[in-house]
Amino acid sequence: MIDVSGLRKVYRDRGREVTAVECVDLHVREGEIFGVLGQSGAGKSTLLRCVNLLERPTEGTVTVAGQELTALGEAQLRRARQRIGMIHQHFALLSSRTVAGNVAFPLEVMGLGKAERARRVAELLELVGLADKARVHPAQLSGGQKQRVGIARALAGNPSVLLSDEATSALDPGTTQSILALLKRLNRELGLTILLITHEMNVVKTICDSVAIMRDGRIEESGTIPELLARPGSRLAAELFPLPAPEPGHVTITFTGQADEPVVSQVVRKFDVDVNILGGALEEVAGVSSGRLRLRLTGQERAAALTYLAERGLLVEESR
Ligand SMILES: Nc1ncnc2c1ncn2[C@@H]1O[C@H](COP(=O)(O)OP(=O)(O)OP(=O)(O)O)[C@@H](O)[C@H]1O
Repeated sequence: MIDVSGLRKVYRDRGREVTAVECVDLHVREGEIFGVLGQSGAGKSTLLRCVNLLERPTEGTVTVAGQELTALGEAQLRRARQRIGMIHQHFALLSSRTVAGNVAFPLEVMGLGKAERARRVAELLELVGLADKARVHPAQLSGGQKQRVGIARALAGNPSVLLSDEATSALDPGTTQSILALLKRLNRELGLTILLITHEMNVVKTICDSVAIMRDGRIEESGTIPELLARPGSRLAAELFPLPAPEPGHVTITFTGQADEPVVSQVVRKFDVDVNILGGALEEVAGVSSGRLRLRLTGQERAAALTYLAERGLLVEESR
């Protein structure tokens, strides 16, 4: 649904060059929620703004819903952007307009008549749970309600893709969860593909199907969450389940979905080994119980026990 290939963006700032994004390839499948995770300055906003060409890439191509945006002129691009919604960290609402007026704004730009606009605005406000706030101004709303208006406005043009620029970063934890639940519902009910950027692991583990980790303008690793958790040395796994630095001989096992199996007691019963649990973490990630355990495993049948764990589908990593 979104294909970014060989993306590079260099800003020229008072004679100085800043490379914000380099060598980025991204493939977001139709109907998935894809998160780009990274610290401040990693290049996430630049990447997102290159996807709808609010920033023109220095190099590379961007294709959304089969249309290569980087090949379009300004007029065609304006039309293509109507099919790509965007929501922002600080909501970007017009303070002089009511909630209904904010949602109607893109519909006016598209040239919809008054009656059709009113019908569509009512439908959109219903969708985001704000039907009773149509006539109030943004200043009278909570942060979560403001973001709901932003979401309704972003959906006005019936987009197939929604871009989210740190949409929950200005919200408290409870409101964050309710906005994430709304995004997940829209993803499921409307088949909306969502590309979001965030610095919060909580956002990734609550709603993302896939993730790319970005650092210094580059993507360090990307894939579906189960794929990344099953990959040796995964940074996502280490950040989701932080464990103390391992010592030589320590074993780290990562599981995705096998949390119900009593693997440690099985290993002790089946093999001549002793197991010390040195640390561990368990979380619901993308709807699946996942986690990591750090173990010290000693005894005659250590190697066979490790093979057994790997055969049960666990990722087994030994520190040297
Ligand atoms: N318009 C601009 N002109 C010059 N440099 C810029 C511009 N926009 C971003 N940069 C630089 O590009 C790099 C990446 O910035 P970007 O905002 O994309 O990162 P980010 O991961 O979104 O961080 P944040 O969450 O803090 O916005 C930074 O070094 C930043 O200073």
